[in-house]
Amino acid sequence: MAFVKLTYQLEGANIVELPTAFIEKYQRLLGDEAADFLAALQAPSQAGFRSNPLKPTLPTATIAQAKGKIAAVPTGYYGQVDGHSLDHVTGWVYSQEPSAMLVGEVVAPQAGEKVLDLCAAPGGKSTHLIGKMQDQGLLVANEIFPKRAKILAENLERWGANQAVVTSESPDHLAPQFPQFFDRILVDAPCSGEGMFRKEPEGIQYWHPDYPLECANRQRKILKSALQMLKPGGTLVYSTCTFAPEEDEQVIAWLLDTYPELSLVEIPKQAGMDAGHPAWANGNPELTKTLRLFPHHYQGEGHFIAKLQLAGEPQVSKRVKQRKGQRPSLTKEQQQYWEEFRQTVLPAYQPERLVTVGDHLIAMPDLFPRDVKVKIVQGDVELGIFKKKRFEPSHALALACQQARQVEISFDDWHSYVHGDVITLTDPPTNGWYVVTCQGHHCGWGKVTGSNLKNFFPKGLRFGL
Ligand SMILES: C[S@@+](CC[C@H](N)C(=O)[O-])C[C@H]1O[C@@H](n2cnc3c(N)ncnc32)[C@H](O)[C@@H]1O
Repeated sequence: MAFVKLTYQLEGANIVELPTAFIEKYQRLLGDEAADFLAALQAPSQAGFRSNPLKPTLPTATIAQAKGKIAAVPTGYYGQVDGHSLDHVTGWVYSQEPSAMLVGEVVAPQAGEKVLDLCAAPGGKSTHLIGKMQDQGLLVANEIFPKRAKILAENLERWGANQAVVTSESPDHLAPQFPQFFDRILVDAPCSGEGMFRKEPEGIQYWHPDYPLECANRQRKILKSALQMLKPGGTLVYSTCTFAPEEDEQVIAWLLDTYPELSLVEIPKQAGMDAGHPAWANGNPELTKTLRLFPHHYQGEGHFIAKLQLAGEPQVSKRVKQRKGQRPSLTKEQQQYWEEFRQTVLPAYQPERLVTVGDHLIAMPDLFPRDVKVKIVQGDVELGIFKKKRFEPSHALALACQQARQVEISFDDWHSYVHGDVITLTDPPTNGWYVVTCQGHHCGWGKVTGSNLKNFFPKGLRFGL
């Protein structure tokens, strides 16, 4: 089968070619289907977004622009998100390519469980998981690289998650801290990213015939660590955004051979979804329980997903109650400033556990163990900072609280608000802190002084339209 060169234009007008070895490999693996597969890799990429079930209603403005509903994902839509829209800036939507959304559906976490997203940045799957958990229980979202962990924390902050803790550790450092701890673990592994070629053609430049095997070695190491943290009876979901069998079926075949206590759970297939190919690994027929998404069959970029269960009785997560008489680690003064603020501005808000890191007040989910030594990335769990004789709330708190004292501004005033301007109120309430809302979206904090609404939208997030 002969092909004309498959080329992609990079930013700056550079052209990159799909390597001949890549084309020949998939001609060999896919036979007659290869032409359709390679043609799909030349078609435009598929954009999608998910709505945030933690918000009070649907993001109707973004949904109005959608190109359709994604059948297998209750919160999923085809279409682009405007990064400067009210829905996006306030965390009512998350932009995610459609096949990546299947991963959260396969993990299927339940409210109250302990869940680990081990390779979590920038947070597409983490935001999906905490939404499915209805923000109850514990999600540990871990990312090895600190800079990417910060982006992950910002995305979970925008999502309004209360029960997610962002950590930045390598899997082998994390493992001894959480022995047999989690009900569910997701390993959305770093991979050769062949499924991202048409969306991000820059990745093509890193591909060489041995690259998938190099990635597979790293994936096996990560999985070994992940398994140390899984409870008996717990489930592990492994996913990649690559088509390479070395990183997909072959990694799962290795897992099943190495850990006889693991078994595959069938992933139901809907129209356009393929089963994994046993012949691309060791012939184990169980591999058909895994899921493959190819861009010539399913409207998305491509993914591989496997779900495994560890033998043993499933254990119910225990809620760790604060011991009687145990005090949160706040000084009497800090406790007073926080309580004054909470009772005046958001009396319905009751975080599970309060701790301080320096002057910062952090809300910790009860289920997060007290004695672990891991790097926690502030963001989604930060309530605010103690300043001289007062408490100043964080942006994360405005997005995470459901009910608060609020001041509603117009859409035009929202444009001024995200620009950092002081807003003049025509009918100002009494002086003090308010969550600024626009069309019911929590946008951030404002402090009313007379008829002025002082702007506390974070400087780093400000933009002009
Ligand atoms: C496929 S991406 C994760 C995407 C993310 N789950 C999402 O949905 O937004 C894989 C992540 O693994 C991280 N990573 C790279 N090397 C790693 C390693 N050795 N151990 C753990 N994670 C690693 C990368 O930085 C990257 O953020």
